[in-house]
Amino acid sequence: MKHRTRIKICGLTREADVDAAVAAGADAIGFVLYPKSPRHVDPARAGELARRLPPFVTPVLLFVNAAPDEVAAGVQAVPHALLQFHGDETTEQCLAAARPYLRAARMAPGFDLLDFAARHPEAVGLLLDAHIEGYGGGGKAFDWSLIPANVPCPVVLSGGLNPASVTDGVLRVRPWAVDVSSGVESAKGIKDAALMRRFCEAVREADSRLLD
Ligand SMILES: O=C(O)c1ccccc1NCC(=O)[C@H](O)[C@H](O)COP(=O)(O)O
Repeated sequence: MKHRTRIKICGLTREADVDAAVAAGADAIGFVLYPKSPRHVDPARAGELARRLPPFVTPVLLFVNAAPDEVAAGVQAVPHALLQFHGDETTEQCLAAARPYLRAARMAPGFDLLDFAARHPEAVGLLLDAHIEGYGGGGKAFDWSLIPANVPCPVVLSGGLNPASVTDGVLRVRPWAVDVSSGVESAKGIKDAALMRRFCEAVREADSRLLD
């Protein structure tokens, strides 16, 4: 059975970038509701941008150690969103919004991903990112050999991917999905349409090679 690797593009702030990401073939669009991020949008702005998405392209709301009322405000603005918890949230905190969610894991030598997965059994997927100061969106890759073979839920490969590296990432890790922010930007929060198109083409190139 052929696998179509899903593509999430994260950290969008502008209408034109949302439209270009959809045109490029993104399956999911991430909005960063973390006030310290240079890509931050507030819930109302995330709602405006998410309303541009056609059916079957999923809005994702990203939080870092947000208070319950902040998560609730995001969910109210984008009710059909998938949530992404990218900080130090416990399972109980992730479950409080009663919405499906991705849990980000900060990959580094010595990090026990299987133990982390066992502590987050309700996550619909684990997003594997590099461990960086500031939690995410740093454009830094991690050592993919740290990923165990038997992760018990869908893996979203993230961290420093770009059009030149993502084919290799898909072929080596075989994730359910890939996630990119910095690698398709001209500046933080400003996406480049040509880079998004090349990124999606590079994922499809990997998928076609997996058929061989
Ligand atoms: O984008 C941010 O500024 C950000 C801040 C804090 C936590 C997460 C953040 N972004 C997450 C992402 O955009 C991605 O899920 C992931 O970190 C990959 O980013 P990149 O390495 O830039 O491709």
